[in-house]
Amino acid sequence: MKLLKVHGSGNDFFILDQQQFKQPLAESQLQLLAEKICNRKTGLHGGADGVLAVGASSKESAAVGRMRVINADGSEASMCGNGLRTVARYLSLQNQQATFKVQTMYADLQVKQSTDFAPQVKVFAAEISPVSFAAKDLKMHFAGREKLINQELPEIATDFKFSAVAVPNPHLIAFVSHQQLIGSKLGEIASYLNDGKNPYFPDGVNVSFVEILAENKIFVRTYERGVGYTNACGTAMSAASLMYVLLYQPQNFEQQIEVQNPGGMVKTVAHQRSNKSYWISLIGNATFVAKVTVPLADALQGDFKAITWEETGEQQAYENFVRGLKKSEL
Ligand SMILES: N[C@H](CCC[C@H](N)C(=O)O)C(=O)O
Repeated sequence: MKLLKVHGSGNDFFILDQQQFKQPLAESQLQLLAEKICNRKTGLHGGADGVLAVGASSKESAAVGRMRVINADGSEASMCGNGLRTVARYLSLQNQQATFKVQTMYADLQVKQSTDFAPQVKVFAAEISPVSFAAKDLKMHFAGREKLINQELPEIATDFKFSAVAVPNPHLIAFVSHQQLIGSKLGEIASYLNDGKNPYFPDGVNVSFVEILAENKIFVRTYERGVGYTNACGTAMSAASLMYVLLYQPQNFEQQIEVQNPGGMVKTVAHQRSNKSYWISLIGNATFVAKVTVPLADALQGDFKAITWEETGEQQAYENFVRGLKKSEL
């Protein structure tokens, strides 16, 4: 079985092109495969944050291909912003196209090749959409609250104000001080809301703390549903950028925002359509780290003795790029 190890801003994945098989993997196999190869201790070459399953788009879709997102714990998500940029690059090479649509769970999303951030640091832009603040779209249950826009949540924490937004996967965003950003509260709140037992987010939620560094410059730290802390979360950085504009800089729609994260940096632009709906452009690296082969049967048992791992050389280029950034640190 062929895999491609990729990352967007250090949020890393295995791309699994299902078209290599006569039949796509059974759902149970796809889930087990993600759990086995992504495990950071026992997985494939250090594991990953998830699997991006690429396949043919459905016949009624005009998209060039389809992306499904399987978290490291085997749960499926409706969207992955960092992953979509790497799938966009993969499909652009496969189809010799620089701009096209990719089918995701709830929408066909526009992607396009953008200007490299540095030599061998390939960059793609991805449409992050649809956006909703509705509790039903977030699968969020706080008594009597249909929306959460910069509100206290005494049920889960004091000293913070939260906004809940689906892009379309669910995000809980709080703007915080640097001390709060680097503290333990994020992990405490997020692990509770992702315990599978709490009454507020029964399906879990991605939780992010955001520090405002300057105008149009923010730092986003995320504890992801189905994964835990990641270097970056593309949909979280997009959701945080939209909340930053709505809450602090309502004139800054259509302006580029620099979003720093523990894994590097991406750029975002918040947009509002004429019908008043919002969407976000997420612009960042789409790094191919290595071409990988592993027998499927071995991988399903967590046996990675017979793998091949062929580095592309891009990871070194990405690390040089990050070293050159004037970046805040946790
Ligand atoms: N953990 C997320 C899916 C991956 C999103 C993230 N890696 C991104 O880049 O957007 C969720 O369960 O909604």
